[in-house]
Amino acid sequence: MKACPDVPATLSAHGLSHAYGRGATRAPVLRELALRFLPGQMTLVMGASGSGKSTLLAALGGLLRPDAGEVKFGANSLWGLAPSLLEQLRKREFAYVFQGFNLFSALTAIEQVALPLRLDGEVRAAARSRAEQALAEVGLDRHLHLRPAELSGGEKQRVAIARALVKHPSVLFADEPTSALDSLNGERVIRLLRELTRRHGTTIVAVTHDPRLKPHADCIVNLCDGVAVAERQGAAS
Ligand SMILES: Nc1ncnc2c1ncn2[C@@H]1O[C@H](COP(=O)(O)OP(=O)(O)OP(=O)(O)O)[C@@H](O)[C@H]1O
Repeated sequence: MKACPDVPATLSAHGLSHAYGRGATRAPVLRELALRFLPGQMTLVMGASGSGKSTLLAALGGLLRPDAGEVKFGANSLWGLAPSLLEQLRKREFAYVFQGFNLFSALTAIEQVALPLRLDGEVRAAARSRAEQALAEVGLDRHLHLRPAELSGGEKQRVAIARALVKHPSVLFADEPTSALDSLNGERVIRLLRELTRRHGTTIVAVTHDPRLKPHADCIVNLCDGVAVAERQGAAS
């Protein structure tokens, strides 16, 4: 896919810097990064272990306040918002998928996906109906009433994806979404993420070591010594 520099970014970062530790032990992790993430595009953040990928994801997702620079969602600077507004924005616009699925062992697939809607105050019948639809979108319409112990790794990740996407977030942050999966399930999850985000215009930012994701990405950002090197155009500016 070609770069679309004129499309307004869903998410952007400017002069993003962060270091851990103090004094002599202070270690810079991110150095003045400038990145743009466009609607409907999947950007991979790659790099050696310890290169700062998770730190970048946390800063972009409003979970870690960087030492310097800003992260913008549209025109809003995340860290310029009052904490309650940032929390609201994160809940409404951002979703997260992790390597370990993070499902509740006692809940069935439909209950896992309906839960965030119920927590937002949606009535039970409407939440279950939307959850059922989201599970159908990830191909799990015959698994609605199964618990995590009865699902394969790939199916669990698909439940986690349905749960992340049920509220139609603008940005999906994924931390190693395929590394716990075998090649068939990994490939299936990647294709699904691609298809769903294109259909809904969601922006994906995925941290990964998994080279299987590369052919599916619009943009690849390699982190090296805290500096981002765009391997494929679109994200880095
Ligand atoms: N809370 C913290 N306090 C101090 N140092 C930290 C903290 N979190 C991360 N680091 C350090 O910052 C550097 C970057 O960590 P980060 O987890 O962002 O890297 P990563 O690229 O995601 O690594 P991996 O691929 O192994 O998950 C590492 O050297 C790590 O030890």
